[in-house]
Amino acid sequence: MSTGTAQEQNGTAAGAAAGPDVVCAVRDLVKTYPAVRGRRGAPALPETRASDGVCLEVRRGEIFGLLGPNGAGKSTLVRQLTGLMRPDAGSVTLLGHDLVRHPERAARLLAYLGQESTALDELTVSLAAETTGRLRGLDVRAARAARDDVLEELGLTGIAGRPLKKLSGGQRRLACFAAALVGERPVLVLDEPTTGMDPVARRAVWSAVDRRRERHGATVVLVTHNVIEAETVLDRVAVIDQGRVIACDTPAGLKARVSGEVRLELVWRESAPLDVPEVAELRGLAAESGRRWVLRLPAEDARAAVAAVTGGPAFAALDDFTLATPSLEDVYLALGGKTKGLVKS
Ligand SMILES: Nc1ncnc2c1ncn2[C@@H]1O[C@H](COP(=O)(O)OP(=O)(O)OP(=O)(O)O)[C@@H](O)[C@H]1O
Repeated sequence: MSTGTAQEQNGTAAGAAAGPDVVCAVRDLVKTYPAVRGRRGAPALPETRASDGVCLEVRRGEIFGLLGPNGAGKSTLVRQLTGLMRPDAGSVTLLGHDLVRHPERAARLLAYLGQESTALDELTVSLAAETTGRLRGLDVRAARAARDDVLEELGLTGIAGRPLKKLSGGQRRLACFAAALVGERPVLVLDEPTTGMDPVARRAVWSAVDRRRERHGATVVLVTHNVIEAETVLDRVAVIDQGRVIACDTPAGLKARVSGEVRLELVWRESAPLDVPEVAELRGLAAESGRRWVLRLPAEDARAAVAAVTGGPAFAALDDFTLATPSLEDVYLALGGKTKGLVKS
């Protein structure tokens, strides 16, 4: 399947000036981690180009996603977007500021929720939120007022006095998210914010994000490898694979690229009955994972395949089957995504 031109893939015209509604413009970003040597000089980790010519434009007020499997280069990219890591080459412009030359300006412009919370772990939920507000220039009264509002909004008041290190993974994540919201910033950069959260906490996160978009026109950059979350909350999404942006569009626009296809999943009781000719024929089209086969087929072929496996001798070997319209995972695979590992829950 065609992946379009390089400019289309990046969702921007390379080299063009950023438009007035562009909050963050990334041009030709490159970052290579050097090889790491193990014992006796043997290479433990090869050299890795984690950002490989990334171009992006994030517009005012949108939730812009970076979607890709583990190791695709999402965190490396956001660390450069937030001034925490210097790129080897390329530019990052945030609200008109050159963050490669002036990384120290990032703290005034954005709130960053990274994957680790170690810096806050010793503090109580309350103090983590208040301290973040103070570090962002609020006086004591304003920081405490903002802290109380955010903890109430996210349902954390009841555990405000507990240290982060004594909370569950999901509670800790929510507390770190709360702290990131104190002392409003126009841009929120959230690296997998809902990891480990139950559905109630997830909803609280997305409601809080929506409120800030409505009230202040906040812009959100969200890292995720969860395709369901991506389809539900994102306005636009850059699909990242091996340090490159392989597509950038709305979730619906991306899914339209594979709209002629249907996803057929077959789960066999023990193993596939390869002595049935129709099953043997399907095998060449299937991505196999244990007893589970996944096939992306034109709708007509999918119907024929279902008829073949449910109507004949293969049926006795079949444990379950599902037919579904394509998800962003199918888009990722159709675009040539190499690594498995996107999550669907
Ligand atoms: N400090 C480092 N030194 C060497 N290689 C690194 C380092 N950090 C990341 N990498 C490598 O760079 C690549 C991109 O990693 P990165 O953490 O940016 O991916 P990711 O998409 O954020 O993954 P995840 O979803 O697991 O967080 C991976 O191959 C990773 O092993």
